[in-house]
Amino acid sequence: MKSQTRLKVGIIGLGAIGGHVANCIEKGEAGNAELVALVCRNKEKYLTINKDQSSHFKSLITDDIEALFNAKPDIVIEAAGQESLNQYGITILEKGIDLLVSSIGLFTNDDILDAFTQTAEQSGAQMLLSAGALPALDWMSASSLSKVKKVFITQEKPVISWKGTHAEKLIDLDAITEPTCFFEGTAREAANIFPKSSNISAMLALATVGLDKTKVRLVADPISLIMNTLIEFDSEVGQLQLNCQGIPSPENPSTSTGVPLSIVKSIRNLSSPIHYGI
Ligand SMILES: NC(=O)C1=CN([C@@H]2O[C@H](COP(=O)(O)OP(=O)(O)OC[C@H]3O[C@@H](n4cnc5c(N)ncnc54)[C@H](OP(=O)(O)O)[C@@H]3O)[C@@H](O)[C@H]2O)C=CC1
Ligand SMILES: O=C([O-])CC(=O)C(=O)O
Repeated sequence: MKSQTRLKVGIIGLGAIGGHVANCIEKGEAGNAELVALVCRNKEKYLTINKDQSSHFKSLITDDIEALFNAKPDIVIEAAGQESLNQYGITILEKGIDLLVSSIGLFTNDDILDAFTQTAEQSGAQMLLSAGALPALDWMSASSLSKVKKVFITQEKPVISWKGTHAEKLIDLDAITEPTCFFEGTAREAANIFPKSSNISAMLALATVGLDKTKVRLVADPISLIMNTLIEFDSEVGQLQLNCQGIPSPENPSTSTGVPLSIVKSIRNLSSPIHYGI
């Protein structure tokens, strides 16, 4: 679409990511964009959470996906998890609506990725896979056009971030006294086994050497409250080692606070005459 037109945005999922993005758009912090529908599962719950928002904002909250389609968004932001992405994604694309995806881990299933891609090709809609909490993706994806020798990501999160995940079956999270690695494998495995916690490993893989060649370590830290993301990338055109120290979201300790801001940046770019660092 033309950047000068006001971008109509629908959001599915109003938790740590979707709620924050909605708030930024409503406050005019996301460029030339407006909210047209906010889809949740339990309308009363989200009307209560958003009781101090404007009556216009509250009027957009719905538990009916048809209300989102009736509002004719230019783009839908998925911020509700792999299951709802699987449930609604194809329909959104079939309708020619662009889809900005948070739950990248769904695409560890090649058949699902193919089906989404084919649908987008046929309708002309775009699938926009969010960088989310993943730093330096622009440089690494460009460098992957050369020969890549190594892509390795370590996600170290506080113990609380791993509660309620498969990590509980692998280690006793309450018993560890030092940072402990409980998973080593490929990005395909990590983002599949940890659907709410390792989407960035799938994002890194899909943008570089693929889901089976990208190596992942997951670590629980009983002391630090920081989300440490360590990346080692080695290619023909250069090397990168980085350590990004993110802050966990107060609403959801398994998500970094930077994730909604990454989406706000995307919405700004999509509705602006100038993109910084495309
Ligand atoms: N790419 C990245 O860097 C990251 C991606 N993610 C992905 O984003 C997703 C959302 O993260 P986050 O916001 O932190 O999670 P939250 O749990 O804070 O929020 C998820 C929201 O989605 C809602 N929801 C779930 N299913 C549906 C549905 N079928 N229809 C409408 N709403 C639904 C939940 O509602 P309810 O209150 O009813 O449960 C909740 O409000 C994660 O599941 C993960 O897949 C997360 C972190 C980083
Ligand atoms: O927010 C983060 O730090 C990363 C995350 O949860 C994910 O990749 O799913």
